[in-house]
Amino acid sequence: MRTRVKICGITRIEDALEAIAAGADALGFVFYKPSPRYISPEKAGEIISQLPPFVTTVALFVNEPSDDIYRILEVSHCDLIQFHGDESAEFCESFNRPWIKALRVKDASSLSLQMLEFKQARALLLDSYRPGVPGGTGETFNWELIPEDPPRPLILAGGLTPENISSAVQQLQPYGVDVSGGVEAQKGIKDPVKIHAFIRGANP
Ligand SMILES: O=C(O)c1ccccc1N[C@@H]1O[C@H](COP(=O)(O)O)[C@@H](O)[C@H]1O
Repeated sequence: MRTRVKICGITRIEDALEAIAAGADALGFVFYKPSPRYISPEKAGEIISQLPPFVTTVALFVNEPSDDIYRILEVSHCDLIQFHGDESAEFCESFNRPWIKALRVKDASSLSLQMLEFKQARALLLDSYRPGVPGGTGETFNWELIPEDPPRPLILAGGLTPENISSAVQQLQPYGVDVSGGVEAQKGIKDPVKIHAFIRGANP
């Protein structure tokens, strides 16, 4: 099966259109103000209104209050939610929208427990753990900690680049992959050459 690709941290229409032209399945918008890739819901909505159909748009939140999540979804019109903080399964399920949950991988036993907690997620996104940083670290984690039989489809993230993506998908065969820093020219600005190389590498 083809590996689905999400390009995260979109802040400009030209980057969104380049990712789609290269074959991206999903685009991520970071609604977490401390991130250098933060985008306002209004600007995300403006970008999303110009996109062709059949591309999934993903709203990324980190411990955002529910009232703000409702408002941001209404303004931006994102299709799917990515919870990237310490949200509970009950909280994630309460928005009546499809959602994925990011799990930051520390060790095998805590990962297995977390996986069982989020059974209603459409997919589980595995990211690197760095204390005090919720995501977008640009660091890989120990892929040997990933269990062979996960309860939900897996999206691999954390430090993926055009250089390591082929070996990652060949080794792990995830449902999907997610990248932010690995396809940037600078924080929040994507590099078209890296985007194309990454997407080619995801389905060698
Ligand atoms: O991109 C960010 O700035 C970000 C901030 C807070 C939480 C998550 C964030 N990004 C997500 O982190 C992973 C890995 O990113 P990278 O490829 O290592 O840069 C990915 O899922 C991003 O969507």
